[in-house]
Amino acid sequence: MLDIQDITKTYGKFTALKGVSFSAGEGEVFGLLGPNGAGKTTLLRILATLLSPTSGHARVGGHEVTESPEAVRRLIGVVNGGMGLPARLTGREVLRSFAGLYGLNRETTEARIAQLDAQLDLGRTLDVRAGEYSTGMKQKVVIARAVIHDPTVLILDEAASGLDIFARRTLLDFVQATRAPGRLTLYSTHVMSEAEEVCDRVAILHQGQLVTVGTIPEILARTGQSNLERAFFTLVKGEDARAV
Ligand SMILES: Nc1ncnc2c1ncn2[C@@H]1O[C@H](COP(=O)(O)OP(=O)(O)OP(=O)(O)O)[C@@H](O)[C@H]1O
Repeated sequence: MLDIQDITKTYGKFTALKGVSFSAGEGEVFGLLGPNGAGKTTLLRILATLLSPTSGHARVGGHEVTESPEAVRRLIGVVNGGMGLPARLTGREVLRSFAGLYGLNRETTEARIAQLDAQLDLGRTLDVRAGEYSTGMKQKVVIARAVIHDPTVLILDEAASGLDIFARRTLLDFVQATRAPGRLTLYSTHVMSEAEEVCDRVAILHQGQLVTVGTIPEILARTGQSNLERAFFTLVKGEDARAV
């Protein structure tokens, strides 16, 4: 479903990603973990066809991102930092207009909105104008908008950031519910405990390099640690020691 081979991305003289390779399969919630600046957003933007890699290959659903960006875009739903919603539209109007762009008919659209209302607890966000939303309300509608067409690959970049505990819980439960045959969810976060809760496998990035990839029990066993945060420090210390 996702195959990344030796991706490098430079911004001028700065290398944000250095030879990153890993694969993720259908039915997975796959975590992309790393501290600020690790390169998570850069990698997800490449997968979302918003940025070209400097070298290397990435295939989403069998389509090479640089060669068939439109085919990739049809498969994916993306939630990234941009929470821009038209202030004058209600959540329902936002979702209907996005459903229209994806060519969903009225019946499918209304059924999908009802389903997302139940899953994301959209509640009054549906009938309040976006200009009046709190951060949590905005993020819920941004997520609903990204999945209105029921994408095969869902890309969530730091989607829980800024959410209170109620909205965060709704989001994590929603991410769990996206796990399905034929689907892949990529969940990027710097909060290791979130990944422990929702991800089947994770790739850990640090300073643009892939530090490790595996299931959480595998990574804990490899490092002899009891949680991912401790495992991360153990792995990174190893990297730093090798670099000296
Ligand atoms: N357009 C750009 N020009 C120059 N450097 C950039 C650009 N975009 C990102 N970078 C740099 O690339 C590195 C990786 O950034 P990226 O946003 O991918 O990291 P991240 O893991 O998503 O971190 P964060 O959680 O802070 O967003 C950072 O050092 C960042 O400053």
